[in-house]
Amino acid sequence: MTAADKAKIFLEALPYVQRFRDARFVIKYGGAVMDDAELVRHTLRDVVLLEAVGIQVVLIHGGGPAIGRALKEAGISSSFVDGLRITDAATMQVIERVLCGEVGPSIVALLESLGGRARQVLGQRMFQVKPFRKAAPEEGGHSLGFVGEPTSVDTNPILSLLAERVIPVVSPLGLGEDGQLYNINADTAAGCLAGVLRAEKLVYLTDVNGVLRDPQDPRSTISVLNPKEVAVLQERGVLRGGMLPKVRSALWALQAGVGKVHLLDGRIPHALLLEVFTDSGVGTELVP
Ligand SMILES: Nc1ncnc2c1ncn2[C@@H]1O[C@H](COP(=O)(O)OP(=O)(O)O)[C@@H](O)[C@H]1O
Ligand SMILES: CC(=O)N[C@@H](CCC(=O)OP(=O)(O)O)C(=O)O
Repeated sequence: MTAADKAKIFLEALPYVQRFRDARFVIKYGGAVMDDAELVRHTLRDVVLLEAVGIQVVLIHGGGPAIGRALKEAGISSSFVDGLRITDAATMQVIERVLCGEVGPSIVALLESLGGRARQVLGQRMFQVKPFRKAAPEEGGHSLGFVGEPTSVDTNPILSLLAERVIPVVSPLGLGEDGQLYNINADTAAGCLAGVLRAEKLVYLTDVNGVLRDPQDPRSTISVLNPKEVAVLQERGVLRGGMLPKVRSALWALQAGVGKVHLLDGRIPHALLLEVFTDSGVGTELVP
């Protein structure tokens, strides 16, 4: 590549850099794409770059697979309802240790080693929650234990970090009215946070290339999806497991005024940069 080619690439990014200077992006970093160390470095370097060109990046992490491994080591069995982990007291202890004590701090350390400035924000300092119920108890709906649904968000810890040009790295836990710690699905927390922060973009980085029309066929990505089409897919049972909280929280965020919501394949190196700085439509865009 010649020097002129390199300069051309920089210049092609100029309109996007101009458009997104000072814009707020919430990036949900899924546990499903955190196990490959090289890939994690690529992704976090992209995050550092986004911040360096003036985008206000808020990172919110998951960690489902790491939690699963820790629970297994502790001899605790675990199950999910519609993508949400049923959480008893012992499970909650492990989740707090893994998300707040391991995953969050390791992301912060890596961002800093890559030249970024980052700080962990414990979700329990921001998210007030109520216990999540699948349906009303009189309709036979059951409690998922200590799974929380945000009722209010204190964005001050995030806003003050953004003002200091520090990347907030949010661990998705919440506090109940009773002072109890709750497990919030990271997608749910991301959608809620993006909505409350009125983010310009909400990006979910996960281990599939967006929403698939046929979950068995990795080439069946749906490029653009609106709430009506989501309802049809849900009725057909096409959206399962971890995709359910993603799509639900994405729709909620759009309703709350988030500009654009994208579901990207975090296994593709630099998927984030491609989405932000080029016209190449990767993954799925959810539209109002
Ligand atoms: N229609 C669908 N399209 C894409 N993925 C789907 C679909 N239905 C279910 N999934 C599942 O959702 C998973 C992503 O969610 P999850 O495992 O919770 O990842 P993350 O850790 O990124 O939140 C995919 O790996 C896939 O197995
Ligand atoms: C209630 C609930 O499901 N909480 C999630 C929190 C972590 C998470 O969401 O991690 P991913 O984004 O990697 O799936 C859990 O316990 O696994």
